Amino acid sequence: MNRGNDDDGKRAGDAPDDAVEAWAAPTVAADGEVIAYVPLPGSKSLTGRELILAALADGPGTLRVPLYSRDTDLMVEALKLLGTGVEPLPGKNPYGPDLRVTPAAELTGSTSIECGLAGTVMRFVPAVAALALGPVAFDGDPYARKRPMRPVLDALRALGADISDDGRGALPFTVHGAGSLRGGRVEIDASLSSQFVSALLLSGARFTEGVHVVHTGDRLPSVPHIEMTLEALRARGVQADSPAPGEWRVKPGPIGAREITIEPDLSNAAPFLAAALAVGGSVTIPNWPANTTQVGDQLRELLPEFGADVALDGGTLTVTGTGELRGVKIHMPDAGELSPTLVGLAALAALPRPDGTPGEGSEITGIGHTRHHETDRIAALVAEINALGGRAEELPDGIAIHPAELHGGLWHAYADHRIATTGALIGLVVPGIKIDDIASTSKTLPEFPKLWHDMLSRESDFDPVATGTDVLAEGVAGGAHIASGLGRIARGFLEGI
Ligand SMILES: O=C(O)C1=C[C@@H](OP(=O)(O)O)[C@@H](O)[C@H](O)C1
Ligand SMILES: C=C(OP(=O)(O)O)C(=O)O
Repeated sequence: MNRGNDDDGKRAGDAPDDAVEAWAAPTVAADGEVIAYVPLPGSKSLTGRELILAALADGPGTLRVPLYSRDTDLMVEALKLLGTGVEPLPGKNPYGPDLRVTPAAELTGSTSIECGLAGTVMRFVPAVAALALGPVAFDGDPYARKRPMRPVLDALRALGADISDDGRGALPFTVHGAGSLRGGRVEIDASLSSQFVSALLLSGARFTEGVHVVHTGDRLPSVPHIEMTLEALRARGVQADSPAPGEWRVKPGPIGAREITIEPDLSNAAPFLAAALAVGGSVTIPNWPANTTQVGDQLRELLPEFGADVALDGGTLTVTGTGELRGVKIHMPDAGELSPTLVGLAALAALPRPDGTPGEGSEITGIGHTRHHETDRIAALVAEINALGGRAEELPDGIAIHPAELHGGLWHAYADHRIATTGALIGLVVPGIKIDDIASTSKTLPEFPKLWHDMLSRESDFDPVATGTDVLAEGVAGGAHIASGLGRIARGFLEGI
């Protein structure tokens, strides 16, 4: 099996295992628990969309509490290279400044865009480049060249774009922007990624005829992310709808300039909330939106399957667990992004109980498309769990986990932030796990190692009253502002820090 990210089967950027400076995952002792308050930075998916819409808008706009991460930095850089102004605003956000985005009078090409490993950059920006004048070359990390692009490139061609590539239907390619794009009706097979559809919709209002996208495949993953795209467009006054399942329309017209506050990243909440289940105790996340299109909101239904108690009270989400996990049978095509964390919980549910009785098996299915994420997530998770002594099995569209004991060892991240955080989650319970590339979490949450340690730290410097007052004084509703007081109330006996 190919467990790596490079052509030769080695992991991207990998060195021999013994030469890697690995991150020792902290472990909580069997009689310990976690009690923590974890304010999280903004959503990757919302920040990426709002940057694009702000760049295509009819005037300057503002993004409050945007995410700062590798993916969103690459998005900012891409849009700047096309002529967009993106400037930091003064303020006191803990994770980085608000942004003022000034659309280009005319988008300009004759540039090269670096996509890293970001699906949102490689799928969403080519349509923007088609509206620019001049060639725009796209490339990315070695593994990014394996992520599917053909459906979106062919759809853009059908809508009038001139795109040259080497015939593989992947990075690298060049969009020869003509300053405008005809648009109209287009058929696309988006069974490998919802991002193909979002890519066409996000820029669609700026196509001369708008866009009418018809999905032709037999399945469609990550549907809530398409709903997020439609909502973001409608919030800017664009007429965007879904006239039938698998069909979406965006009318041509102006994209309104707005001041948008980015919600915290609810998918990045997953490993933190899961920690309460893994070791017992409770984890609280502030600024949980009452209404959201983020798929991470499904954690409120998914975590109770493993035995969690979940309470959403006045915008604060608390997950409480006992440390004893149930096995699950979950089919989750909408929320593949959450599946690595849930597979990690399933591996913990499969551990023998303290009284020596076997743990419970699990099946997580509907996630075949995650083979096309930052790595083949099904292959990677199965390989890493089995390397620790587990009994995980690849299914055509998911993973089965059978009862087994786990031992410590080196956990490979495959340059995938969510595989890295899954290793950290398992490491809370299984001593001696090291993650080879914890820096891969910078893709969407550069603060992960610090927030993880803070979650487990004994002291508390969180003063909710003072922090809340700061937020109100700044007049900011929601977002990660409240993170100025990192809550760290942990009981129990921490090992490995
Ligand atoms: O549009 C987006 O922001 C995303 C869509 C989903 O992609 P897929 O449809 O490829 O799963 C999701 O998994 C990814 O993390 C972000
Ligand atoms: C699939 C993911 O990322 P991308 O946007 O690169 O597809 C993810 O963050 O889980």
